[in-house]
Amino acid sequence: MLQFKLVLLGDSSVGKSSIVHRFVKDSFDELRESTIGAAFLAQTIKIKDTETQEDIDIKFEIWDTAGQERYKSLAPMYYRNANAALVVYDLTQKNSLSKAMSWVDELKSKVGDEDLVIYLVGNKLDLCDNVENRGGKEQEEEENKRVVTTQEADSYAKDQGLLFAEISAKTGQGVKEVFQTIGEKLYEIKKPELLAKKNREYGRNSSEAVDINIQRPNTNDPTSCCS
Ligand SMILES: Nc1nc2c(ncn2[C@@H]2O[C@H](COP(=O)(O)OP(=O)(O)OP(=O)(O)O)[C@@H](O)[C@H]2O)c(=O)[nH]1
Repeated sequence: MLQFKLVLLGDSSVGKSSIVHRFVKDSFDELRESTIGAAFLAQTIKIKDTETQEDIDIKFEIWDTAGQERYKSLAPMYYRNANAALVVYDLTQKNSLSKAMSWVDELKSKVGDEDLVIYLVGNKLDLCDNVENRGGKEQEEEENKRVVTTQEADSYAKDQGLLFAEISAKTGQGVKEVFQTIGEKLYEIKKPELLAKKNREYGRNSSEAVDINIQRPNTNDPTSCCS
């Protein structure tokens, strides 16, 4: 089992806790209370090694931080040593994207982007113009609350080298896929290190085996095969 530390960052009310609860408990609460400090949850998923088709268990240790400004100074405690960060904004709140961008800047300057997988996530897709969750066109025009375009966030993410997705914690659309992609990405990054470790262990074990063979020949021992 591989373990990875994951942190969620983003403005208050963008839906960080709702995303985590959808992922871990497959539930949604319209009246979720704002997080105080931070919350911790864990969840294990399976991914496949694309070469060997072997199932790999990945355990995520998830730190859901509080988005309210008064808790901002606590964030470094949670993103330090993180393997991945979900930087969340609300597709219906323009300011939340600027806030997400400033989290990305902070992560890049404090953690370094080669050590961290950063996923930019636009939440509340159910309130937007995605046809999958819509009935007729009239309803779509009436209820579309989107203020951040896909193109705007996507080109920012590409520019910054971030993964990017639009999801809904309410309907669950895209949520599992985000965590699955993070798991696959982290495994891909970790795999050379795991292989090197395996090889080192194999080398150690095989040299022990060689040592034993070298000591074994004993000309006085009639059971010795190799004298
Ligand atoms: N329509 C809709 N509402 C959502 C979605 N995700 C979250 N919400 C609602 O948005 C509000 C805030 O959600 P939270 O998950 O508490 O947001 P948060 O980012 O954890 O907020 P803080 O704890 O203050 O940082 C709640 O009323 C949720 O029910 C979504 O995908 N669609």
